[in-house]
Amino acid sequence: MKINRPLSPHLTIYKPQLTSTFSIFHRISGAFLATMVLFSIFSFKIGDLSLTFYHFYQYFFLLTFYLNWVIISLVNFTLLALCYHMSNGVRHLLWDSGLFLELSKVYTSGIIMLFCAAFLALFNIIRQHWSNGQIPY
Ligand code: HEM
Repeated sequence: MKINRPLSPHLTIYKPQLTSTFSIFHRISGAFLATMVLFSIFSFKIGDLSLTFYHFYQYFFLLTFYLNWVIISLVNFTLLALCYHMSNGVRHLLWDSGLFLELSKVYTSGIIMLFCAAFLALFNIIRQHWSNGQIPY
C-alpha cells in the first residue's frame, strides 16, 4: 500500500556528532569482541570434538599455513577493537563515577580517549613487528 505522506525524520537527518559516533562504535566494538571471544573458544575446543575427524585438522592446517595473513589480520583488527573499547570503556566508568560529565569535558575526554586507543594500537603493532613476524600473544 502506497501512502502519500511525509515520513518522520530519522537518524539520517542529523549531523553526526563525536559523542554519538563514539557511542555507536563502542557498541559495534563490544559486539565484535564478543563474537571473537566465542570464535576463539570454538577454535580451541574444536580439537576436542574432532579427535577422530582428520578433515578438521587438515582444514586448520591449511588455514594457518596458507592463510596466515587472514589470522594475523583478524588478530590485529580484534586488538584495534579492544584498544578502542577498553579506552572508551574507562571513559564510561569515569562517567559512572560522576566525573567529566560536562559537555566540554565529554568532548575533551573523547579526544584523549582516541589518542590512548591509537597509542595502544600502535604499541601492539610495533610489538608485533619486533617479534619477527610471529604473533607475540
Ligand atoms: C573481550 C572483551 C570485551 C567484550 C566482549 C565486551 C563487550 C561489551 C558489550 C557487548 C558491551 C555492550 C555495548 C552496548 O550495548 O552498547 C560492552 C559495554 C561496556 N564495556 Fe565492554 N567488552 C569487553 C571489554 C571491555 C573492557 C576491557 C572494558 C574496560 C574498561 C570494557 C568496558 C565496558 C563498559 C564500561 C561498557 C558499558 C558502556 C555503557 O555504559 O554503555 N569492556 N562491552
